[in-house]
Amino acid sequence: MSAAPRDALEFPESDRAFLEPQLPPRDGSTSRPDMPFTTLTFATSLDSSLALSPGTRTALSGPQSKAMTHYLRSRHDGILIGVGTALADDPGLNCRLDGVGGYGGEGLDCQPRPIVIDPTLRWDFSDDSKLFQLCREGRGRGPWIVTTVHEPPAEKVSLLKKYGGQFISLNIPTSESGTHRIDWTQLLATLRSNGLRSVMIEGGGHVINSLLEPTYMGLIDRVIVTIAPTWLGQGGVVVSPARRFDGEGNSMSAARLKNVQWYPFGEDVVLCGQVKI
Ligand SMILES: NC(=O)C1=CN([C@@H]2O[C@H](COP(=O)(O)OP(=O)(O)OC[C@H]3O[C@@H](n4cnc5c(N)ncnc54)[C@H](O)[C@@H]3O)[C@@H](O)[C@H]2O)C=CC1
Ligand SMILES: Nc1nc(O)c(N)c(N[C@@H]2O[C@H](COP(=O)(O)O)[C@@H](O)[C@H]2O)n1
Repeated sequence: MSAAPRDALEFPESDRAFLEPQLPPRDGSTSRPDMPFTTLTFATSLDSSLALSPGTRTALSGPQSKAMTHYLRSRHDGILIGVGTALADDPGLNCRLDGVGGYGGEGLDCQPRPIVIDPTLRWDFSDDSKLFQLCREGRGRGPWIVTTVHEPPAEKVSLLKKYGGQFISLNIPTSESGTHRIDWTQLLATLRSNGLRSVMIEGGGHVINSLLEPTYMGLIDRVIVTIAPTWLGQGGVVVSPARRFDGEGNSMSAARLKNVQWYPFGEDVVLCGQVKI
């Protein structure tokens, strides 16, 4: 067992009980055997912003809700982000909770697998990227990168392989505007067939807004949102899915939660619920 580093986070037992009904079952079971338990989770400002601007890393969670997010990381097999987030944040995407692998625990116990959606391979990762530093220190797993590119550059393939990561090539159709649109059903089924029983999807804005489209929102088992008591102001990266319309063409809300629970955490509040279909 390794010693916990000084930046290890604590999430007290007393705070864990309320979250249990929101989390993937400990036995790995899912309501759909071919799909992972899927949690959509992020931190937002009062004006629904994830960050000050697309290229900026913005701290919203306070210490208690940050520790809660790391507890969520310890309870999921995978943690998924879009390439915009990888480029903006150079994230660690590991779990820094006291007692998990690399933070006082054995091996990589309870460390989630990072997954980056990068259709055209924009993320020019290297040995210096935070994620790989953590792999070298035995504090995180190598990432899986989901792409449309069928033959990624050999040096990137071997760098990923060195850290136990891989490219996953999917056929993602290109729209007329030249952008790619993931079929979330196909992607989540692929992650399940690669052994992941649960996945938490953290962002950023494009990822969240596309997952909240009517076609895909039924794939989300739980939504867990940290709301920080701040307005980031105009120009931020906003969670605001496309509007829906009823049969007569009238506007409806884009999505709504049911079975809602609210928990105060320090100065933040954490909202848990299920998407109402
Ligand atoms: N507060 C929070 O909890 C979080 C904040 N962020 C912030 O969000 C910002 C990044 O957000 P965005 O710019 O919206 O980038 P993003 O992380 O959503 O990535 C966008 C890119 O990912 C790919 N992508 C995303 N959804 C796709 C889909 N459905 N089909 C195909 N490809 C898809 C595309 O290449 C797209 O350009 C950063 O500033 C980051 O710090 C990110 C995660 C969580
Ligand atoms: N829960 C939460 N609160 C915030 O205030 C945030 N900015 C984020 N961002 C997400 O966490 C990733 C950073 O992870 P590491 O600390 O580097 O491990 C970032 O990339 C976003 O996905 N989340």
